Amino acid sequence: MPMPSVMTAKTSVALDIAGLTKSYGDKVALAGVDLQARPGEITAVLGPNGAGKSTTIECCVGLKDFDAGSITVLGLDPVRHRGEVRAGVGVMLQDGGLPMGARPLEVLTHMSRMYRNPRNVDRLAEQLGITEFTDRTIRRLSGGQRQRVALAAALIGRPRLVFLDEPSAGLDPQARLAVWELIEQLRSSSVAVVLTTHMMEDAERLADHVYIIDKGIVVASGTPAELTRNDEYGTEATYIKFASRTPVHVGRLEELLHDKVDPALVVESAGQERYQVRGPITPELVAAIAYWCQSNGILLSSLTVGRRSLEDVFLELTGRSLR
Ligand SMILES: Nc1ncnc2c1ncn2[C@@H]1O[C@H](COP(=O)(O)OP(=O)(O)OP(=O)(O)O)[C@@H](O)[C@H]1O
Repeated sequence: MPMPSVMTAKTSVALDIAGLTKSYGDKVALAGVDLQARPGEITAVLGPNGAGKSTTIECCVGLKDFDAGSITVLGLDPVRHRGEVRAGVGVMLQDGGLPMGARPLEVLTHMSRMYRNPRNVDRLAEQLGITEFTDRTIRRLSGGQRQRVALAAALIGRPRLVFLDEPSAGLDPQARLAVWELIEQLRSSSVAVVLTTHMMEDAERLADHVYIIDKGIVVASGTPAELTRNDEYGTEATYIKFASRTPVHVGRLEELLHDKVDPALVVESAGQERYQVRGPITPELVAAIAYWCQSNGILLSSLTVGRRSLEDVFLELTGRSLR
């Protein structure tokens, strides 16, 4: 029987998950997840806490068994071809799994020896700012510093597919930028990057494909542009967000707006004096809201006009905020 080989660059799908289900006792964590990731693309998996993101990744890298469905990694079955798959896949999990008593460069050098064509340890350490704390053991590093070492460890073997579970969580802005630059470089060199994140703006700006998972199923997927497009209103501004010092009578404002635009929906963030008007936004509508507030003695503290963001879509779909 011919030896299986890790996919060639021409293979269009690096990761193919179909109908993945998994329960922990009575608790259904994954209820039929379908997800694909391609080389040269950043695939972001978004979802509220407990949605099933980490479980999905852990099943893909063989750390967890699953109940039903299929996973193909680099064209191979990750259970039957564990060795081949491991050589081509990099993983950074939330709890790191780094040896606490070792120093960062020792860990990376040790790991690099396991691969045929590893990255240069010093260069990678430099790129992620690890050289600033090489004298300390992993135990003595801050959360963000450990995070960077874990990312370097995931990338040291030049994987074709990387799984990064919240790679930018807990990082200061400078480190976050460095991490995203590195992730973009991976994309440029045809690596398939699968990452989870709670940073919606990062995902919207940098991901090629987004999956939103809630309660163990994919509730939406597409490019950020596809997900944030508002077919009903076109791509022009689709909302006005405003905040006021005193509460607004939503019903009365809606009555006023219905004369101007149809449909106009006024949404209130519970108890926060923050409102959102959805619909095709025109200069006349902005002026009408400001004028109505003035007439009712309501002082606006902010008013912005924009297109809906990935975070707005996320909220609409899951009814929850990521932060
Ligand atoms: N070992 C376990 N035993 C029992 N339940 C578990 C276990 N691991 C995860 N779960 C449950 O499975 C569900 C999915 O968890 P998972 O960690 O995959 O979510 P997540 O989307 O990664 O969340 P987060 O954003 O908080 O990291 C949650 O309800 C969680 O409580």
